[in-house]
Amino acid sequence: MDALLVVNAGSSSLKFQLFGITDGGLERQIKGQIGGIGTRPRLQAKGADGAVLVDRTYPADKVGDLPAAIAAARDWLLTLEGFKLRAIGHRVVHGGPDFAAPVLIDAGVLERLASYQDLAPLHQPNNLAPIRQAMAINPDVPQVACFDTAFHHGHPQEVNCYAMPRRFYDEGVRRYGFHGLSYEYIAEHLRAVAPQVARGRVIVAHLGSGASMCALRDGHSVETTMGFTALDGLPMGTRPGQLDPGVVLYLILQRGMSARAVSDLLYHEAGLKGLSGVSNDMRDLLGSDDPHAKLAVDHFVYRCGLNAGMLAAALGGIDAFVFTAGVGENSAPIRARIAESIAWLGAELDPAANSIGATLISTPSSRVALYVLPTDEELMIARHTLALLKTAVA
Ligand SMILES: Nc1ncnc2c1ncn2[C@@H]1O[C@H](COP(=O)(O)OP(=O)(O)O)[C@@H](O)[C@H]1O
Ligand SMILES: CC(=O)OP(=O)(O)O
Ligand SMILES: [Mg+2]
Repeated sequence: MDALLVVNAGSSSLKFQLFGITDGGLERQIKGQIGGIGTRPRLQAKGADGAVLVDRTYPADKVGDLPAAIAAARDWLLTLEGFKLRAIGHRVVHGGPDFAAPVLIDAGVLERLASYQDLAPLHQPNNLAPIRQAMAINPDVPQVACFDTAFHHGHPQEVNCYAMPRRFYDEGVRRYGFHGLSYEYIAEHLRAVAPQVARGRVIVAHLGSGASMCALRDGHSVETTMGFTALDGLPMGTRPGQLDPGVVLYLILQRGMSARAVSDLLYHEAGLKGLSGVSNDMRDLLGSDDPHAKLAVDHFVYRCGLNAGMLAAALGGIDAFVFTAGVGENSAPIRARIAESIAWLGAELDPAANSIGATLISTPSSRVALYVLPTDEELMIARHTLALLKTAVA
């Protein structure tokens, strides 16, 4: 069977899907991930019928980082038979100022994407490594890069500029925003689930190991919480979210830290992990009775509410709020607390629907509809990849 492989390297997970390419389009054959990288690594994959194909746990130090996960996933994928690989679609987190849409990868594109590596050190190297590997092993298989930033492209300058001398904007220092493949999928999916709502003002909360929110009007991004890099906005597993740049100056000028040490601190040691001193994984924090774990969860929820208010201001009010990604899809207690923090906007949670993770979790009288919608960045990437290949051939 002709097949399309999709690779999505996040900050705590490596996700992959294999699609059959048929006359009718895409047919999912395998959906898998290695989650809990560095904490509780687990490789899981299911076939089209939902049958478990592999479920393997590893010691935390065996799959301690993304490169180790990429190697483990590749070893397993190479055992599959019956697929003729026709293309590979990749999530690439940073597309910089130039890439506003998916692109067929060649050596020149790869070089430009590598130049954004310092703007997304937690992701970009892990997004590009499998591209290089596949180029070396299967040079004839076309590869497509799909960007987290592309969905937010086209924000007016007053929205995506910083109040800095304009020369910095011109060289690319802008608020790009991320998680765009997830928001694009949710915007499309919401059109199918609730077409009327999808035409309105919607906040989507992508709460995973990386976390951000996006304000959608009629399915288009008008504002988002991340900026130049994926450090800004909400607190995350190991990233602080919004931070006074004065803190960075303090660390460098008064504490004598090197730029590299500050970067490591902000990408790897801050966020829920740094604040709690317990874990970057929300499951561990919710299960812990350490007061610092509670502080980290309280801070996360508080900042989610605050940022929701900011996006509601950008939209002039909201009609719906969508929870997605690892925490948003799976944690009823966190959803309940965030819903509470936006009660002033007219959100009223249905606790029973929330506890079972129903699609609609607000009461019939709620002025703001609350949804839980599982995201599917890989499907979005597969659709873009196939569309691009068709136009390339035509
Ligand atoms: N049942 C759960 N309760 C709370 N958090 C959860 C649950 N299941 C998963 N998570 C959180 O989801 C995160 C992973 O989300 P995901 O969107 O896959 O992240 P990423 O793509 O950034 O690696 C984990 O770090 C974990 O904290
Ligand atoms: C951009 C980003 O933070 O991605 P992830 O949530 O997959 O780590
Ligand atoms: Mg992710």
